[in-house]
Amino acid sequence: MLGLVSAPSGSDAVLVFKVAFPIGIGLASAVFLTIKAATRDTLNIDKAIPTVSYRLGETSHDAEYDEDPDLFMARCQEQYGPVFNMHRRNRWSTVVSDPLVREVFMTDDLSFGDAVDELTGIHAFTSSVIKSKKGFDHPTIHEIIRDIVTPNLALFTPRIVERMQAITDRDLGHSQGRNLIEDPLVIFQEMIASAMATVFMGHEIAKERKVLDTFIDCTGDLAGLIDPRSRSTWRPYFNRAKYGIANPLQKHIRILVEAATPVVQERRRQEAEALEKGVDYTRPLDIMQKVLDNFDKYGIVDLEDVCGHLLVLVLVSVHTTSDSSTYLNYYLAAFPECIDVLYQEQLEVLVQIGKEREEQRQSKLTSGEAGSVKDFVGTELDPRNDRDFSSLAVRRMVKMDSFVREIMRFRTDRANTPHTARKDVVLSNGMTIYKGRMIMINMQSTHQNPDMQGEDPAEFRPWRFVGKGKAATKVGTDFLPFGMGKHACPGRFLAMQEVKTVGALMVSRYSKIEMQDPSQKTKALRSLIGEKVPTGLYFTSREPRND
Ligand code: HEM
Repeated sequence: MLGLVSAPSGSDAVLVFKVAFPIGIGLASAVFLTIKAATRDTLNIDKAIPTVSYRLGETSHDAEYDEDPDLFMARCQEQYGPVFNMHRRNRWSTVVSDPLVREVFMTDDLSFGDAVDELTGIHAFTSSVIKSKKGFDHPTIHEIIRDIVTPNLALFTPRIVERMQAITDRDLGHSQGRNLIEDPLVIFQEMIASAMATVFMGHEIAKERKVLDTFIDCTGDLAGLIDPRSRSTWRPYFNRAKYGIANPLQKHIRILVEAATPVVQERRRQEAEALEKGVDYTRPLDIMQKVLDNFDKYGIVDLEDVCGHLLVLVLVSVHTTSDSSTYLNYYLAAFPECIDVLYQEQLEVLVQIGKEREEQRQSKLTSGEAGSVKDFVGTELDPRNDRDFSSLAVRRMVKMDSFVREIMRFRTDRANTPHTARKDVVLSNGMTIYKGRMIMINMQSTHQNPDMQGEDPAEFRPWRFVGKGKAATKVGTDFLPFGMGKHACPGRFLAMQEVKTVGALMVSRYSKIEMQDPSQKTKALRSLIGEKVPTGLYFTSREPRND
């Protein structure tokens, strides 16, 4: 035994080889990766694509871009045309502007998922939780959202609202005077994670603190992984090693499986019992149940795999939606006159819906379908729900919708939504994007384009889209925060429903929202997704309560 452990495996030369070989491989890999990183941006470029000149003494476009992204992008487009090469955040990319933007989204061989993976290593992160190693952009994830989440939004809304209200009251408060929240993102993250958890896994599992913590911790990890300010060339390699080898997300999967197992067993027991008795089994309404019911369709192998898919849904949904919900509050603080307008709209919508529901009740009473008002309790027409933020109510808040769409139009990074070429792609202007090249979309060319956006595109105009038939979920070349085409974000309906509900809740609870440090206003309004919130917020309640 001892001999086996300590047996010399050969001469010194062999020993040296055993130690040196892995180091050699490591060094060779490092050299290879360094060369790859250094050359990736300069090879594979169509010489017909112009390269933007640097300002005197500068070695990248970072400073010029950061000073005034609109000015920089406008200068580039004017000087070089709609396609040009730019060097930002330690990497070269080809920027594509209007009118060629549409082609990028409509070409299968230009991939958003591949580009995000190249920048961050995100596929190792998501595939570390899914047994079949699907990335966040795998068709199955898209289908689950399209086929299960979106069609059931109206049914999910009451529980989303309940979670949001509970966390608002607990964490933002409704006391006399101004309540300072130094890091509102933490609260909105909890609010969104909690709402998403109940939609994805059902109330029973979602109310477990460790489940919620898992959702929040993973979201925090994801935020670190895709941090828009990171300039490190090594970030994707580091993340691939971390999530592909060390696999830190496995502990979160175990928590979800542990929480889900007894619930799923109990559901199975109830289903079997109902079958035995010949009565209908009312299936719980959550994504976990629907995925379990369709496991063959989605190629899912066991409960661990179901939890993996749900965790990926959490990852793609919580970070983005919490960020938008948080920044909505900074816009309410920056444009305080909007709060009352949005509150008035909300009151009118709720009064109108209350009237319509009363008419429906009266009609049922007159026809004899209902005997008395008491018969409506617990039904669709329960009078206690007349003033709820139902999905119908939120849909009718058209000013809130315009406000949210305008925030997304105004705030977006001007060079954004990367796509990597999987093959050589020839654009309609004859320029070639060679395989492996990364494209950035010139959002300035569409989001700040007066032909597409109307008057004053550089200004924030909260009611810009009222009556224009342009809902916050309507994608197109004039509105790209969710991408467009076949891969347009399938979660945008849920995301916008939640962000508008947060908005409705805020204007109903608070008469005033103010920035702790007003000098940070411009920075707050132009912060990128995932960027640290630059200052806190004061919330002043409409009706202070002491509970
Ligand atoms: C404000 C919130 C959100 C923003 C700004 C956002 C933005 C985006 C963008 C820009 C894309 C790429 C689109 C393209 O390639 O053309 C995308 C894709 C995706 N999003 Fe979202 N998203 C948000 C919320 C959500 C939510 C709530 C979910 C899930 C419920 C979700 C799930 C996905 C998935 C699965 C994809 C990949 C789609 C595919 O490649 O087929 N997103 N999102």
